[in-house]
Amino acid sequence: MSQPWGYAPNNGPDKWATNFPIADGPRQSPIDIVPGKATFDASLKPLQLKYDPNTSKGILNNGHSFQVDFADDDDNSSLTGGPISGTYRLRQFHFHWGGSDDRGSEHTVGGIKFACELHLVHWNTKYPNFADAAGKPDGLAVVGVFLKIGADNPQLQKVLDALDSIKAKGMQTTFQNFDPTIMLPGSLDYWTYDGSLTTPPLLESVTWIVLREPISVSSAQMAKFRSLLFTADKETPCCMVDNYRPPQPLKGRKVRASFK
Ligand SMILES: COc1ccc([C@H]2OC(=S)NC2=O)c(OC)c1
Ligand SMILES: [Zn+2]
Repeated sequence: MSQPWGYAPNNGPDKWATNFPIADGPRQSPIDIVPGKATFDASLKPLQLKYDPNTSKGILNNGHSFQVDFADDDDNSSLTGGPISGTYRLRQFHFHWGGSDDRGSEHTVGGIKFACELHLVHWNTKYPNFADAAGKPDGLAVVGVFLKIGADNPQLQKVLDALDSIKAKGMQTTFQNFDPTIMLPGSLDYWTYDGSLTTPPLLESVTWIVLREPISVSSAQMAKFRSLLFTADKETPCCMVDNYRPPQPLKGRKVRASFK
């Protein structure tokens, strides 16, 4: 059986192309966003994010990150507007972070790394379900939000408090009545480009929507993220840190900005 992928020297991002050759494809993510090279596009619409807290279901340690899953059998939690056409339903959100506060985001801005990056994953309702959409060039839309070290962020606390219940890979618990809107910054200005999932299978199906304004997170709160384990119970514990892919070649892609 092929070695499972991860973030260690023997199975990390530099090794993924062996089992997933698309890793060297034309629209891989993340990227370094260079603000001065992004083009303002007046045709880009404002993002419309409508999230119903009743759709949040549970929180899971999946061995690569942790994710909060949402009921996606109707449009109650969905994304419209922005660079997309139609309606994309919220499937889940998760984070990527570093082993110290100086790294952890997947996207970078002018080479600057943030401590953490939130991904809100949505799928195009022109397709029957997430799995089908994930294989289509316009199948997914991911909203990326940077977390910058600063003041403690009370809006993250419900998520962080749940992490004690999902310390090891495969652990999950209910996570209800949560509205991801509370984690968003005041401005929904964004950059957008065509890209991919940032973990295997690295499918090139993502319209990326990366918010310019970061939200805050304290060093103490980041320590809570780092208390999770990549490993399952009874395995030799390995702290869940540095679960981010570094920026990939732009390969001629254009990055557009919704703001001047
Ligand atoms: C809902 O299913 C997902 C969600 C996200 C990913 C990865 O792609 C991005 S973006 N972040 C990741 O961790 C994924 O990869 C298979 C599957
Ligand atoms: Zn992600």
